[in-house]
Amino acid sequence: MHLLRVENLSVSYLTESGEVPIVDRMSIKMGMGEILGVVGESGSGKSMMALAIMGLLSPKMRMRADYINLDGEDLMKMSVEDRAAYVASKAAIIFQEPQASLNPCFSIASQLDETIAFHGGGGRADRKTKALELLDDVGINRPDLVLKMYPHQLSGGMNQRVAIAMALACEPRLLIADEPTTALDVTIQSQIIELLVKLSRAQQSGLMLITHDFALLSENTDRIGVVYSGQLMEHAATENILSSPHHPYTKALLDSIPQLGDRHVKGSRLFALDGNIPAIDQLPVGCRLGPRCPKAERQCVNTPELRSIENYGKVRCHLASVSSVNKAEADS
Ligand SMILES: Nc1ncnc2c1ncn2[C@@H]1O[C@H](COP(=O)(O)OP(=O)(O)OP(=O)(O)O)[C@@H](O)[C@H]1O
Repeated sequence: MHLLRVENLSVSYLTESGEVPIVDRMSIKMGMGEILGVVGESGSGKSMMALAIMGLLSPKMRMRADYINLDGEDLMKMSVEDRAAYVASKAAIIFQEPQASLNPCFSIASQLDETIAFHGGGGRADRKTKALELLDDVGINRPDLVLKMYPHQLSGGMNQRVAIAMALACEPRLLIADEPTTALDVTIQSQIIELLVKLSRAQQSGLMLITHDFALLSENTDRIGVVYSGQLMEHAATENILSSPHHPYTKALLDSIPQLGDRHVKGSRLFALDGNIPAIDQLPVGCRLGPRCPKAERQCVNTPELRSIENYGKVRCHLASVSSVNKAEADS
């Protein structure tokens, strides 16, 4: 059974002259306890996709989806109130800036206590024990001291650990971590990722790790979704993506990373795609990567659909192993 199945999720924002699409018919699946990496350049729609799943889009945004099935229930069939309560009981999100989850006016103790109480954490003494346990779980050495502190008294890394503890207080089946380490010191980044992966594996909860840093995903994820300009370009098991990426965009991302061993010949230049991600209101005709794609051919002026490739995954590219391609719907 899947923990999360999202089919054709689109997000747009409303302007006086109409709707501007930001996320285009994205479909993803996560198994129970699976770690899914979502990678793509800044502005590709990763955060909007996550916020839409969580029901946290601003009122200026509109979302549509055939379904968003979270732990067996379709969120699209629920009222706004029922959906909010259900999502709060099943999923949690942490953001790039831990301050987004923490209130500077309240101590860590009172914020953790409120979250634990909201999720039925028992009497005051039990809640305090739970808060201490949670801080211990996220690797905080003196939880008793940290409980008495305020966010401004803690480092960025410590605040992110506290934000993770707050998310865990909800006992989520699904944790979405949206660029959880971008704002942190390089030395702390890997500690936080290791912590998230360790907790996810230990609790058999799903983890969606959103990042623009492919290197972070290579060792920590089961599957990877590659997003470009609001569309899912490729979605496959991590080992498949690392060993034989099918989409030119994925290949370009991998070829730009020195750490990914054999792919990079020592002394040679790292690859970088020319140009930038297109403005969402100036999309090219056909494949959205087209003008930047080193492999583009005449047929790429036609819009590619996401298609399944046998023993691999899904790819949105006319040029990907055409002989073994089936329509994506057949793989549902
Ligand atoms: N409040 C908003 N109003 C209008 N457009 C927005 C808003 N927030 C984001 N966008 C646009 O939506 C698109 C997707 O943004 P999103 O934040 O989801 O990208 P991202 O891939 O998560 O990028 P990053 O890695 O920088 O967080 C971008 O074109 C962005 O300019």
